[in-house]
Amino acid sequence: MNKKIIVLFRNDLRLDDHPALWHAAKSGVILPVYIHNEQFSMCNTAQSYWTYYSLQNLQTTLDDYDMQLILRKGEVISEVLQLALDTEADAVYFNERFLPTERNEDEQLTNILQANNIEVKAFYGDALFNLANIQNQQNKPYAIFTSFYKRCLQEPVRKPLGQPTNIRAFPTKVSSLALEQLQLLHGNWYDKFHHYWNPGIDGAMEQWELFVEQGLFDYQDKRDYPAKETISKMSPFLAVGNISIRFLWATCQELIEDKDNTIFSQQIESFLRQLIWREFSIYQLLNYPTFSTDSLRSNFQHFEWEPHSTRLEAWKTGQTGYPLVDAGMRELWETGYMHNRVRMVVASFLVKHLLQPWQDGYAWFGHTLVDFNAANNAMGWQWVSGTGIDSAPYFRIFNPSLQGEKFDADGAYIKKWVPELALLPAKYIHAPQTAPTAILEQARITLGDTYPLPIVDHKTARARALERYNAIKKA
Ligand SMILES: Cc1cc2nc3c(=O)[nH]c(=O)nc-3n(C[C@H](O)[C@H](O)[C@H](O)COP(=O)(O)OP(=O)(O)OC[C@H]3O[C@@H](n4cnc5c(N)ncnc54)[C@H](O)[C@@H]3O)c2cc1C
Repeated sequence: MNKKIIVLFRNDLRLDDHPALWHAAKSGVILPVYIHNEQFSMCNTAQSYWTYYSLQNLQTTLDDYDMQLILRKGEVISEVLQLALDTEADAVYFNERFLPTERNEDEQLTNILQANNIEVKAFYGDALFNLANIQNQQNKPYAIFTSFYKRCLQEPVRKPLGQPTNIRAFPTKVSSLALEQLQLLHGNWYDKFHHYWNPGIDGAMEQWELFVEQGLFDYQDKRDYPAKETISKMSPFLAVGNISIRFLWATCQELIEDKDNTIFSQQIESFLRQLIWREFSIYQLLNYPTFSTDSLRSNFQHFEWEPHSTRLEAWKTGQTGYPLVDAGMRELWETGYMHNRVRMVVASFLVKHLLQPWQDGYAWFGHTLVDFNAANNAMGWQWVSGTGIDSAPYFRIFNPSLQGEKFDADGAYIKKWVPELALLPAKYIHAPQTAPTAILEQARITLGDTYPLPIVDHKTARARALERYNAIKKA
């Protein structure tokens, strides 16, 4: 069989365990294609930085097969159709995606290609489980994570496919844009990310191996402490598909079997549980198509938010006067990443202390996170805001100073990202306004000048948030 098959690369920028590529390699010659649609895809965001370097790295990997990744820009359906007609391709293969807009696009693409007698094959995308099959006993979607989790554990996970060995290119040359012409990057605010990351297939494997060596076996015990590097930092690699989620799952299962040690198994299982949180977010996106824009709990439609550009700006720039919040927001701006515990604290602060709509936080995270993922981001915001299913109740309001005392007791994380507080003793670092004047002077801090006073008082803000919440409970 020597079919001419176009393989679309989208949020699966890798060769390993790429079902569309794997099956195409068995059936014919391949044209790998990436199409950038300015209307839908991200430009000038932390993630477009990630995509740019991932595409560069993917091309380097394809060089081993003497194969060029064809880059195009424009409306996806017409671009793919034109390319298929121009190259006389027999088929187009791709892996499925989960966002409603993406699914809609894939459906239209399939119809138009089939109408032109071009074969289409869609393969299951980057989720561990076949989520359409996962329903409760009433044939309804699970609304509680723990029940969903238990049910998932009964499902098989397909073994990763590995990388095809026999990838062969189309016989004729096809024109491509240069990577720069996709205009993924403008300006240079993300240049500093290179100090922290190596986007792409190679970087993903390096980061994974580092985590397995240094973090996995302590994961459960230390994952909540932002100063400790025991989390995997796999999220940006997963977001654009530099690494396969099934590969991570399979490696952990092998380690559990190999180690034959319940302490290690518990740590690894705790990591696998987080991967199932990722499944739960995709699941919600599939079951509630407006999940990333609207609060799932309908009473929140009546919630009286107080959109306020100055408060929002103080939050974005890490100038709230709450050290843990400021540290998180500055880590985000500097690195494109923020630790999960701190994400929860900054999100709660925006929504509950500052009464800003969660969608504003979602949008800022969308702009600044290298790991932005609509499903995880929406679930994170809806969970913290209490607007989602199985979310933290709205009345549970994090005290940012106490969160700091608990999860960054010696202030190491805060000192790293808010250096103007570095000389303050740990006793005061989570609430500098409580430090005696002499201590502040010794630490060379002038509140309201070198570091802001709290922009809201915790007790007052908490009472105001609860009042608003009680109003919608009655609505
Ligand atoms: C407000 C808010 C917004 C968030 N936005 C995103 C986002 O845009 N993209 C994103 O990938 N994650 C998001 N998360 C979830 C979580 O913070 C990140 O997945 C995690 O911090 C990534 O770091 P890691 O890879 O080191 O995680 P690890 O702790 O090493 O976990 C491994 C993997 O499990 C998955 N995972 C872990 N925690 C969660 C979780 N709470 N929800 C869903 N999946 C999880 C991720 O795929 C992660 O890469 C958000 C959380 C909150 C509270």
